[in-house]
Amino acid sequence: MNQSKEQRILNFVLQNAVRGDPHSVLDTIDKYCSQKEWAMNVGDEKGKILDKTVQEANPSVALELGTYCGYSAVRISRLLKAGARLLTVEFNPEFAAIAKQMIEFAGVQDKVKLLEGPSEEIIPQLKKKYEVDTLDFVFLDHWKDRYTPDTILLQECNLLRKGSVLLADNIIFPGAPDFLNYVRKSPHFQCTNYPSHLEYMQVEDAMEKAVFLG
Ligand SMILES: CNc1ncnc2c1ncn2[C@@H]1O[C@H](/C=C/CNC(=O)c2cc(-c3ccc(F)cc3)cc(O)c2O)[C@@H](O)[C@H]1O
Ligand SMILES: [Mg+2]
Repeated sequence: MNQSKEQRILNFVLQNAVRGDPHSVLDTIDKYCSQKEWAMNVGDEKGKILDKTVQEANPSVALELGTYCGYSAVRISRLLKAGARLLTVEFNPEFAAIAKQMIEFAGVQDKVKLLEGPSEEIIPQLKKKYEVDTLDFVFLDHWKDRYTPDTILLQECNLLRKGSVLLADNIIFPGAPDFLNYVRKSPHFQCTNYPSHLEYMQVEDAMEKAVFLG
């Protein structure tokens, strides 16, 4: 049975990156995906916007929807202060297994908890099962048509507090038009757009930050 692209990305990291060095893991994934096989990691250009937003928010508890290979889980968790944690949600078992190995190789496993399952099932469990009070930061990078329902679900589950920061990938490409509409029209969010480019391509893309106003 031949390997998946995601397995090839992980193998390239295991063979070429420095164990315990998150930066080298990110660089190695970016090198592979820009030179060998494109993959839907947030990438370095949008990754720098993610970095700044995380540093500004300085979250104690962060949530990521759509782990995929773990690139942004490594990217986010490398910036977290001592004692802070990232919960990352992934429902594809093959991707979850790849991401788990990627996170461990990068040495950030103590800061990251990978929750395997669909976001719509996991979000309602965050308070009781995962001892979350409220979320300081949420990175949305899963199916684009799920950004809005999951944002509504986060509010319904009382997981957002005044100042909680949502950051959404792919606002232009593939696009998340209903999410953009929803947060920009809502009186409960203060929105900021960050123009950028699609990972590893010269195609326009953007990220949207939506700060919950309570
Ligand atoms: C719905 N609830 C869910 N709960 C848990 N995990 C979920 C999930 N939905 C999706 N996932 C997982 O998130 C990941 C999905 C991400 C979807 N992302 C995209 O489609 C995407 C797609 C592109 C893209 C861009 C250009 C192009 F030509 C083709 C694709 C670029 C991106 O940056 C993207 O993020 C997978 O690992 C999937 O298994
Ligand atoms: Mg994306």
